[in-house]
Amino acid sequence: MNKVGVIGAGAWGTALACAMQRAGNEVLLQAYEPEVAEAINRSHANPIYLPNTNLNPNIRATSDLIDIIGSDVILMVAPAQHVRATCKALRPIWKKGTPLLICAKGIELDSGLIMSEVVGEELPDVEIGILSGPTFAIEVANALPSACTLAMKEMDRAMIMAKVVGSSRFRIYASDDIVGAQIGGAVKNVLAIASGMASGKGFGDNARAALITRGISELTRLGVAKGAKPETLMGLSGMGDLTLTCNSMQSRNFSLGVALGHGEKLEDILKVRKAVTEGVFTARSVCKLAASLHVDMPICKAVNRILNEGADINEVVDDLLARPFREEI
Ligand SMILES: NC(=O)C1=CN([C@@H]2O[C@H](COP(=O)(O)OP(=O)(O)OC[C@H]3O[C@@H](n4cnc5c(N)ncnc54)[C@H](O)[C@@H]3O)[C@@H](O)[C@H]2O)C=CC1
Ligand SMILES: O=C(CO)COP(=O)(O)O
Repeated sequence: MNKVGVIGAGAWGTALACAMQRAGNEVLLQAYEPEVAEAINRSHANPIYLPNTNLNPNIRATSDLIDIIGSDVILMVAPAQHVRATCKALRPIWKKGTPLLICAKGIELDSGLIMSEVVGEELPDVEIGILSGPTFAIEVANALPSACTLAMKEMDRAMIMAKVVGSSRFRIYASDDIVGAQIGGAVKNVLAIASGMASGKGFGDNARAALITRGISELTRLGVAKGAKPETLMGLSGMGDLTLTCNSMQSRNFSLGVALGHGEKLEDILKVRKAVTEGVFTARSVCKLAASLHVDMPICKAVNRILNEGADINEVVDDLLARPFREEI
């Protein structure tokens, strides 16, 4: 039995704790809010972030990061914009040789760095893995069948780690492309907002299919420029997650887009949400990253104009549709 530490007891950290426990591991879940840790230990539930789900009593929680140290493997499931601060707090207590699997999906604001780069700056020499795929938390928590990519620099290490975290209901496909495994998960959140807006505006199924397909093109251009393998972007962490998120009201990013398409204001939507909507942040940072790599990402740019530059949805859509025709590939 391995000891698995999970940092971040939001919906996804809690669901991953369930999956790790089912895979036969001893699990300790670290919650940022002490009351979340208390609820998990007292009532075996996380009513704030994953309501209506009973947790196995063997899943224990803490709010103290130091308790996680000593785990055989640690999963980083804080939201992307909090990963740097969390790593800074871990640095003085980190136990050398512990692999860290990054499960957050996003690109850092300001720096435009992907999560492995952020972690690499704050915890130099740490062995990094990326766990990413089409996985809504509630379905994983309820043991519905899911699959995702686990990428590490060395394929044999990814295979070893897959045996630690995987199970029949949480199937792992190993990869050695840590860049590729991050780009899909980060960019699909922005594209899901676009897809939600199209739905909210009543643009129909054709428009959504076009957005998803041109979205994968955008995401692939960025990934390849950043050093990813194109086939990773066609896999679970890329096309798989994009398809899931762009088609479901379970997605916080898609549903935010729908609300915007209905004419709601961004600040009003965010005011009543406790859950993180990563695409709101990544819309800005992905444009910065794309500009630095000279990659054209018209859909992400359009989302960023609406979210962060106060542009009107109708005008942005007209601009997108009026672009000159081009070759498909
Ligand atoms: N929910 C899902 O279905 C999935 C989420 N993810 C990714 O997992 C990451 C975490 O998302 P969720 O667990 O869904 O979050 P959530 O929206 O359920 O909860 C918010 C999380 O943010 C934490 N938080 C708030 N302020 C913080 C701070 N200052 N420092 C550190 N943590 C703070 C809270 O403790 C909580 O864990 C995101 O990057 C998300 O894209 C990935 C796959 C599936
Ligand atoms: O990443 C996810 C599913 O794979 C969750 O998507 P949302 O954050 O949009 O809910």
